[in-house]
Amino acid sequence: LWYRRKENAASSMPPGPPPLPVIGNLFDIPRKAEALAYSRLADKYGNMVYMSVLGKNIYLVSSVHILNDLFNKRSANYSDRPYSTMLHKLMDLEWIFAFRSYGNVWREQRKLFHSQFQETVASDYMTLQVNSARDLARAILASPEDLIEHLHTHAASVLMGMTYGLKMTPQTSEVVRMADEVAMASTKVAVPGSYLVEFLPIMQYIPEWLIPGGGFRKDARECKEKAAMARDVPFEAVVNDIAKGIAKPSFTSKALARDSRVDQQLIKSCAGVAYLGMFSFRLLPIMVALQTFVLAMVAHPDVLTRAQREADSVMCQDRLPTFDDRDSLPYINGIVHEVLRWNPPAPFAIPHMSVNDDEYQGYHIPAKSIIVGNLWKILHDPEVFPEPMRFIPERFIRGDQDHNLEAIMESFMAVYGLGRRTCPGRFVAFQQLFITIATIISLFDITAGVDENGKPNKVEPDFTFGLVWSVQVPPVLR
Ligand code: HEM
Repeated sequence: LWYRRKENAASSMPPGPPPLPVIGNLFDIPRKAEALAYSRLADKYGNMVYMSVLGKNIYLVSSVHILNDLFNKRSANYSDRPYSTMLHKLMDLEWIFAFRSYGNVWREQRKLFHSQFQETVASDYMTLQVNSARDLARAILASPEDLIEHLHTHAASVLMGMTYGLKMTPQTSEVVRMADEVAMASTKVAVPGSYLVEFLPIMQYIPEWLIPGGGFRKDARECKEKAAMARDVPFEAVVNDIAKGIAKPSFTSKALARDSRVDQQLIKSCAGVAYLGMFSFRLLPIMVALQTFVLAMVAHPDVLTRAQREADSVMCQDRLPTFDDRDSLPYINGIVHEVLRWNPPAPFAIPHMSVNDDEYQGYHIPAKSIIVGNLWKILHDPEVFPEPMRFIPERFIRGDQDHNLEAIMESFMAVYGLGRRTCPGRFVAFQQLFITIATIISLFDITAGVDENGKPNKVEPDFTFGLVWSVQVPPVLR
């Protein structure tokens, strides 16, 4: 009987690559060029691919409709996060609610976060975002060769300003450095097989001094210390500034002033999420998007020329863009959407976990299955986005009747994830990208430069996903 039950359960699993004994599909989980590898899996096995890695069930979903059915329509069952001994226990990062399991504590944190970043209050951050975009332009003008560095500082400083009202100083730069390191450490955890303790939790009780070099226990301790510092130092600075009466308006100062009943630990960890949680996507998504924008402009000079013409017709080369210009700059708006679609900053979102056993379209989904949204594939579906590897901002501009903008936007919104876990920072993020991209377009020409013989460099877009995300491009901004 037992044998037959197992056989039945196995036959109702979605298709997927054949597993090896014990380790299952461990070697089918890509470690580099994940977007292409996961796309190939979807091409071969369909929009719901099943893999089993060391006893964990993994479902790779490459359809916005299936994600919608699971994460929205069955959200009570699919809004949990997978548990990781390394991340939750040893690194002690459960206070970052992006990683927290679904339940009342998550709900409370998310509510507070949402209250300060929802659409109706996102405009509170506009002045800061405009000023930061102009600071970035000045920095690029001074040393265009340090572009990547400037983009990183820009992305970090806007978050630091929104969350704490603090400027970049040697002390806050140190916090950013710590956060970068926490990002690298937590990214390593996300790669299955990096840490044996994930599969043998008993190993968590091995003391650090017993492991040569400290091993996973040392990695976990260092990450825990850095994350606590990155969370506590800026928060204490705001509390001190409030006491002195010099605190700038920010998520933290507003939350502390608004409701004295909300406990400080909750505000501190929510602020830490706004800032540090962003690093859970390997690198700041805003920075990834801005790098992608530069690459897109270098690879598609015609798009930049058209965007500059639009900018000149509105600002008349007389002033810099503001948020009041948004409706008059549809093509630049299209560029921002296309940047996020062409190279989504979080191509596989953050995995969800099912709570109870479920059946979907005849397939069995056991409790505690990990559901990975293949956002890259969804955003490169040729049915919705013809010629998906081409950068075409017009996709997002209302055009003729054949152009189904509603369907396009439905798929596009997957870039922020779906359901109860959907990105709560999406309004401020889009705002920031709009003003920064519009400012750069109205001020700079962006080219690939010339080689030693004076010939224009050729640019082949190359997206690299791995421990460090990068766009291989040698841009010149003038
Ligand atoms: C364009 C930039 C951004 C993109 C593309 C993006 C995308 C995403 C995605 C795909 C998820 C996972 C959703 C899921 O689990 O289904 C997510 C979660 C999250 N994002 Fe963003 N994000 C961006 C910027 C931001 C910013 C600027 C903030 C903070 C101000 C933020 C805060 C969060 C938080 C806190 C979560 C976890 C939500 C939860 O678990 O309940 N994001 N984001």
